[in-house]
Amino acid sequence: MIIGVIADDFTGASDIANTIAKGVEPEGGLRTVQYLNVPPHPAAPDVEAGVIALKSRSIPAGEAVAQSLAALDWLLAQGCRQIVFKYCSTFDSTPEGNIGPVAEALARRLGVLGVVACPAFPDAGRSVYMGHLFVGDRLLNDSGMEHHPLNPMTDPDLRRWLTRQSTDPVGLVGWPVIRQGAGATRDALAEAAGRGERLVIADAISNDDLLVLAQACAEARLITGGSGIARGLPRNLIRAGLARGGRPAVDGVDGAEAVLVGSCSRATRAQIERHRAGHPVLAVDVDAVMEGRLGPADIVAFVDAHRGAGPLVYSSSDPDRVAALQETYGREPVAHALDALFGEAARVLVAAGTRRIVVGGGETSGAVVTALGVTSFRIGPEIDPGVPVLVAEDGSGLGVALKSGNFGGEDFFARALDALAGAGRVAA
Ligand SMILES: Nc1ncnc2c1ncn2[C@@H]1O[C@H](COP(=O)(O)OP(=O)(O)O)[C@@H](O)[C@H]1O
Ligand SMILES: O=C(O)[C@@H](O)C(=O)COP(=O)(O)O
Repeated sequence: MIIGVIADDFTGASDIANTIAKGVEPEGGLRTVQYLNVPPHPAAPDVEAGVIALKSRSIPAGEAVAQSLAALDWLLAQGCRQIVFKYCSTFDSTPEGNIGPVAEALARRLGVLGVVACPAFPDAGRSVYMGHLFVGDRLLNDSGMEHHPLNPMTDPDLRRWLTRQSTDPVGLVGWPVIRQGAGATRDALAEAAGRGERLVIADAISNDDLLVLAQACAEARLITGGSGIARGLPRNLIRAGLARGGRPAVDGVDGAEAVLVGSCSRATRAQIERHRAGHPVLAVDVDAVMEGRLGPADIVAFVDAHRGAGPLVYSSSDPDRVAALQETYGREPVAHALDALFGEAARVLVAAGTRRIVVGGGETSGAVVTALGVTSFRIGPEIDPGVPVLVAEDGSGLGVALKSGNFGGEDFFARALDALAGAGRVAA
């Protein structure tokens, strides 16, 4: 294994695994495997990139640091020369963490300063200019992310936000430097390191900027960011003769299907409405869940009754309703109850033969895949930017798509079910 990634949630992990497996033309990408948590065994010898999916985005900072350092130890033991810490392209975090604490802990363990922090993902509309994060043409705090159920993003100034989470000073390499190319960017990062800046926000407004950053970081032991930061990393390794390059293929999956959605993002709510127009859809009554009147068996019964028609079950609500539910029951208890509900429903469905599962939401995906007990996935074709088909490595014939709340076109859910069914016939 040459390159190792520590991802702070499961959708984020499949996003960056997709980026690394695809790479950029003409070189292509790396042989990539996504692991769910730190594997208890060594990686297969042919794996070039290993992505460890943690569920560390919204847990106490100390626990996130401990899990990330354990992941680092495993990746270093597999021979990784470069480590990427992957977080969300909308920089999902709170004033306490977890991006700053984890990134600083990894940097200290590796003994490095001047570490890039860049969540930009232009293909999904996320760009960073002068240290400020935009989603499309809106600043982050005006993009809908200010209503996120777990980590409302209320400040678009990444340097200021990351400083609140960090102990060392945070630097900035702005776009005027990035546009001068990899040499100038490398020099600016070295200067930042000289000033004692451990983490350095780096601008990127286009895929070309991300390639410049990747080139500037070719020798860096640690890089942090969204999946975009990994665009140019396979090319560095392939050009250096350290990896072979090319495109992966996956085996097909087929069988009964279910779509489970816990994301409350604007994009996901529009995707649910689109799905409702042509497919059976069940809205989970969250009060009933909290009062113990609705459980996994109800979800399973609905999915079973609509097998073959693309059934979707969702708990998602608009920001006012989410706020009211959190007020009544508490933020964590609601999230925990819903994550557990979807996890257990998925476990029962798969045990009874469901083979295609599409999940909406990062935390929700973590809960579902953990409940399924799958330990690793191969990366298949891209469904939409940042969302690939994943096929379980254990030969169980299980295919999943883990959609970040904010990702995907309006007809994502139906297309994802089709893509899973066709996975074996499409080269990634
Ligand atoms: N109606 C709701 N009210 C409050 N919280 C909810 C509701 N529906 C889902 N949630 C919780 O909100 C969180 C959404 O996060 P996540 O699944 O990561 O979605 P996203 O990808 O949009 O961030 C989950 O923990 C989920 O259980
Ligand atoms: O970087 C991104 O936007 C995604 O890869 C990601 O991390 C998504 O997280 P969720 O929105 O919580 O699914």
